[in-house]
Amino acid sequence: MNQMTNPAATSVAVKDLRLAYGSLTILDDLSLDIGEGEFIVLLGPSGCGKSTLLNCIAGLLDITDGQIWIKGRNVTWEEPKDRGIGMVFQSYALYPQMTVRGNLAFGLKNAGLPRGEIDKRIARAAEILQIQPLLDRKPAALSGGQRQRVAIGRALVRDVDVFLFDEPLSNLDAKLRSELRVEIKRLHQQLRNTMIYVTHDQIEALTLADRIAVMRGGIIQQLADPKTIYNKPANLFVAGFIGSPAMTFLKGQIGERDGVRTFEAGGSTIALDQYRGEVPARGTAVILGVRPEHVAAGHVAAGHGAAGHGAAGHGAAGHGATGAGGAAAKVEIDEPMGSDSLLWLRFAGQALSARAPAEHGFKAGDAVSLGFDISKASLFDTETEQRL
Ligand SMILES: Nc1ncnc2c1ncn2[C@@H]1O[C@H](COP(=O)(O)OP(=O)(O)OP(=O)(O)O)[C@@H](O)[C@H]1O
Repeated sequence: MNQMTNPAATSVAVKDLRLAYGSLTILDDLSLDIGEGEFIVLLGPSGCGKSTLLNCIAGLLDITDGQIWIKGRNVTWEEPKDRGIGMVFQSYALYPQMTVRGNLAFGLKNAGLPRGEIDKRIARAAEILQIQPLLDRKPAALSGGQRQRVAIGRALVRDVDVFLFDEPLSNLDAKLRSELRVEIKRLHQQLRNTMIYVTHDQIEALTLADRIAVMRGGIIQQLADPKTIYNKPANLFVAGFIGSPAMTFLKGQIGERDGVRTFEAGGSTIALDQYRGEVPARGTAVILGVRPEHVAAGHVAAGHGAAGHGAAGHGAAGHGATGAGGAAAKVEIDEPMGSDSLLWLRFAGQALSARAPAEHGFKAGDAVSLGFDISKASLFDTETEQRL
């Protein structure tokens, strides 16, 4: 797979990378070009090989085959310290006996930098990360978030071209995590360095990345900007991995009504004329993926089966005319989430979820009509699992 950006602006290039432990191949023929100043997130479930890829770029692992280029230099056989990278790990790895200042200065002293230059760099990093008041404390006297700031500071003072982050926020509690996430985004906006960031947290990926590489089994499944990954997932795996609450997958087949291709499942019909992609031939087995915010539940008008009144709003109402009685569903569970609610429904014999306003007025057992915003849905080939 060759995922090219403009080669002139390439900051990090991974070429035909192979990494194996004996007969166990973790990464095979993986190529990835990362642009100058780009924020790339490597995202995937545990064991997908994202940390392995990062460690290959960092030079912490000897690769089996292929090349790593940084800033137009082949660094494949260079030591980590000579690659022009700064790394931030999940465990802060600070020296406990040294103050924050000592931790920040350590690598620079070893590199033989003059005192004045070291002080200048520490002052700048401390200002950017707002850790000036902490400089004379030892790590034990810092909170988790403060320690991680210092760990970032240690990469920052090295004045490197490329920052590598390996799950830097996963040891922090939820509130701190979201605070530091914003800090990291601010840092990137300010510095414009290339950043490569490993996480299994889709929110971090969606909020931070210019482009996300979604990985599974050592293979990049999709490399694209967050919007594209969210709205046009390349396959079922990406579709299911991104999005919370998750996308619903409905099994069915392609039909036709009044000259319009439809999705048919369990006696229900959804028009596909608004679908932004290729609708296959009639009779083809497909999976329809719809996100909860693109399904609107409406009250069933007396005497009508499913008119798609879409009382729930969210822009889904009125789309994808469903035909009389075609998209009737039943509420099974209501999950209030504060700002809105998640309705778990039974539709065409299958489970389906829909976002609804907090004050939706439905209760378990109610019959509802559904409106689908098919322009935002995805059709997948049942066999290949690729998006159509
Ligand atoms: N030294 C090793 N010997 C053999 N297999 C290894 C070794 N190190 C890692 N692996 C395997 O390589 C695969 C990828 O590991 P890696 O740490 O890159 O995954 P990851 O996506 O970063 O997961 P996590 O989020 O759990 O760290 C895993 O299946 C792991 O078991």
